[in-house]
Amino acid sequence: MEEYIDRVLISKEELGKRVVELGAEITRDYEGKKILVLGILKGAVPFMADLIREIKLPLAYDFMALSSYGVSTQSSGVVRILKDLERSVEDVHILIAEDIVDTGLTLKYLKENLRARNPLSVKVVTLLDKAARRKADVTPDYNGFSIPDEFVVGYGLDFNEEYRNLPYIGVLKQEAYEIN
Ligand SMILES: O=P(O)(O)OC[C@H]1O[C@H](OP(=O)(O)OP(=O)(O)O)[C@H](O)[C@@H]1O
Ligand code: HPA
Repeated sequence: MEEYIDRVLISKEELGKRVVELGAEITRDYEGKKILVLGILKGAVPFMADLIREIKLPLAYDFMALSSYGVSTQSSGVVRILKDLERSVEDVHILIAEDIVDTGLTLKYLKENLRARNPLSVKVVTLLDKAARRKADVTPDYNGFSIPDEFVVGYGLDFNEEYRNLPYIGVLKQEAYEIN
């Protein structure tokens, strides 16, 4: 698997350090508030699993599954809900946990959809922000790393469902696209 990694963009150690910082910041900001951490399947899972253990407050978590990319590296712009929340969110502060904000189309759709359910607030924590590719006007409230316009994999991020289990964020070699 790692023979197709061109280079490590963010190491395991850097990821760990930044997740601790994000958790501390969120802990300060949400003191006394009822939080629902909403993980967006599947990419956010490793990040969210690490992040929730650095948020030193009582919280609940749930998941939604959305689809905009399919098997392609290009967003189709059409977002579908594949798995929805299981309960009302009117009494909670929603903190959406994403692995990456790229075009922003997924997040724009999701924020509008959630706001219509009248939660106390909706904010976003993303591990990665690829702002150069933004098409929708959305800005994450908490961002782990701003990254350049390159397709990245690892720590939850995939190419054709592979590489999610790499412990770091890496850039794929061109050959990886050619064999798939
Ligand atoms: O800002 P955007 O251009 O909309 O892209 C970001 C979305 O794309 C990825 O999900 P994907 O649809 O690839 O699903 P996955 O998490 O299951 O890999 C990522 O997890 C975000 O949800
Ligand atoms: O760079 C990326 N890598 C993996 N999945 C993604 N979804 C949006 N951008 C990316």
